[in-house]
Amino acid sequence: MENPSHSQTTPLSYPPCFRPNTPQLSHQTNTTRDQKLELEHDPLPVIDFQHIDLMKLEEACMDWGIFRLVNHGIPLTLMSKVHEHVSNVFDIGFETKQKMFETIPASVLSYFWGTPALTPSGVALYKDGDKQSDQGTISYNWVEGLNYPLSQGSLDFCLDQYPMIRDMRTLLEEYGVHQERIAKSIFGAMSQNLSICEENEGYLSPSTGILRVYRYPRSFFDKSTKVWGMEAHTDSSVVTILNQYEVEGLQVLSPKDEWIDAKPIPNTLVVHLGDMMQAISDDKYKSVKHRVMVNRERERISMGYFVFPDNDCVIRSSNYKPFTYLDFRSQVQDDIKNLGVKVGLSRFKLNKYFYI
Ligand SMILES: O=C(O)CCC(=O)C(=O)O
Ligand SMILES: [Fe+2]
Repeated sequence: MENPSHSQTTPLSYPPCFRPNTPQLSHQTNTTRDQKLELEHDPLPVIDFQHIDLMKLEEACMDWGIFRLVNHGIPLTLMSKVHEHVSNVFDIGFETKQKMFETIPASVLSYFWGTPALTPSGVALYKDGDKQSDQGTISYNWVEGLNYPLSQGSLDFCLDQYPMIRDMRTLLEEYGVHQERIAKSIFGAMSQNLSICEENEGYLSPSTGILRVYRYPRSFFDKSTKVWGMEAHTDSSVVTILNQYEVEGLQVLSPKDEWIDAKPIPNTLVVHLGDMMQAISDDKYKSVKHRVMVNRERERISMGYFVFPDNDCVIRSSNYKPFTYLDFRSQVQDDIKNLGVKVGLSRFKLNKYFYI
């Protein structure tokens, strides 16, 4: 994972709105990096997956809503193979890529760009052209992505006519098994801290797991143009497990309400607590606000695993009216469509006014 081999990306694989008017820079790196040293200089809490320290975890969840995970046990070879395969898929010429994904059901795998907000079936909620850009501001997100729901019977759909996609799917499935293993253990540890009886609750449902793979094209704008890889948001999930590979861009809101860089550190993952976890914990834990900056020198690949409660699982807590994740999701979809933003948990708060 330290040095995944990048192919030289042709801008023609970018959606037209992302195409640079300058030649693409090479994004080859050959730096040797020291995980230990980088962790020592990093502000984010660190959790060792092999020996989860419950007190440390509790503090990280309450104060930050995010932590780094070391010793996660995912083979480095798998990490770099996934990187190589997804890069190759993103590198397919845009028109070909678009046509190809039109023939694959979104419930199996979907391709989107300009927004991470998707409908439940995996189609972009809006296209880049739907949003008008003001002068000096690009209103769509500088990102393209693949949405892959795990365990949705997607393996029944034959991808033999697209060997590249078929092989990527095999790797994503293998990667997904690791993500599920990690999510279950972390949630188990959090449940212990919160005294939740996890079996009875359905608060974490591995069958809802989704992998999202992103490519953030290199941005060709100068600093005077406001453009986000991904705008500030909280995740709707219970937990999100993020693999940033090697290009920086992620920023998180610290306990002091300051935006700080959450740099990629070799062989570590970043775990975000999402809105569902905040509600489950009755606001004891925090759904962390985060965003992605664009990069003017290098494109960036990242991959997130998102996992949610069972569809019919009712989240009960003293701060929120009882709701299911499906209630939450449809409210988020309505708000994005009608207001252009996700309002989020405050929609479900008891006896409180919601605010945007
Ligand atoms: O790409 C990243 O680093 C973050 C992605 C993210 O925040 C998301 O998918 O919700
Ligand atoms: Fe996110």
